Amino acid sequence: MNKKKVPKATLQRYPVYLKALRRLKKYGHTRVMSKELSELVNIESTTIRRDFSLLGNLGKQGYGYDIDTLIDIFNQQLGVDFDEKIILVGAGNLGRALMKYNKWDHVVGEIACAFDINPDRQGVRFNIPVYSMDELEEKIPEGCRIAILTISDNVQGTVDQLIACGIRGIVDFTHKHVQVPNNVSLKVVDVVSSVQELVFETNNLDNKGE
Ligand SMILES: NC(=O)c1ccc[n+]([C@@H]2O[C@H](COP(=O)([O-])OP(=O)(O)OC[C@H]3O[C@@H](n4cnc5c(N)ncnc54)[C@H](O)[C@@H]3O)[C@@H](O)[C@H]2O)c1
Repeated sequence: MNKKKVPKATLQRYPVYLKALRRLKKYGHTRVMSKELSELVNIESTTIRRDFSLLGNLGKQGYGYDIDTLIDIFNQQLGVDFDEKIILVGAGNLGRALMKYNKWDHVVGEIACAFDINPDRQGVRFNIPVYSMDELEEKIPEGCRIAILTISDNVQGTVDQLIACGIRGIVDFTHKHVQVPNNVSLKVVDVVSSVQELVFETNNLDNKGE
């Protein structure tokens, strides 16, 4: 299906619909009425029906909407792949907190498996298999592009290893400076710098109030 021209306000509701639909699918639902969806997303059912009617004749009286069909359409409309198979490297304190959270499946994908050098950290944690780093090449999911890095040692060596296994995007929590080639993206997440920035910003706000 081609992308349709839809109003901006409608477009902004698509991710909200998609998230709810994916959740419904996950819990075994195959169809949904606009009224049920309305309760889930807190949007009027008349608005939902109008939004959906822009995408074609999708609903059936008394049956509602087919969830798989809607998910396909919204995925196409948004042009995003919500099924990323993400890997996590370093199943320590931070890594395990992220594995426990793992709610990305309604939005971008999910942590499919993790890796750690420490045998004590391997096994299944929060329903996610944690493998040894020696198994990286063998266990990395097919087509996996994104890795979350929560390790404490040999960061550059591990990044190089991940890239050699096809990783193209890294969310880096380690506080180390690492080099990546041009065809790999690195997003650094650093709570400490964020706090520092906030301290600076709040100081400025305080000064403005004087
Ligand atoms: N970005 C932030 O805001 C932020 C906040 C806290 C911690 N950190 C950083 O996150 C990292 C993890 O912190 P933590 O508290 O979870 O540490 P942790 O020691 O609890 O966990 C690190 C885990 O990584 C494993 N590991 C170490 N080197 C590895 C490698 N080369 N390959 C595979 N596994 C490896 C260890 O066995 C361990 O299980 C550290 O680098 C820490 O400095 C960042």
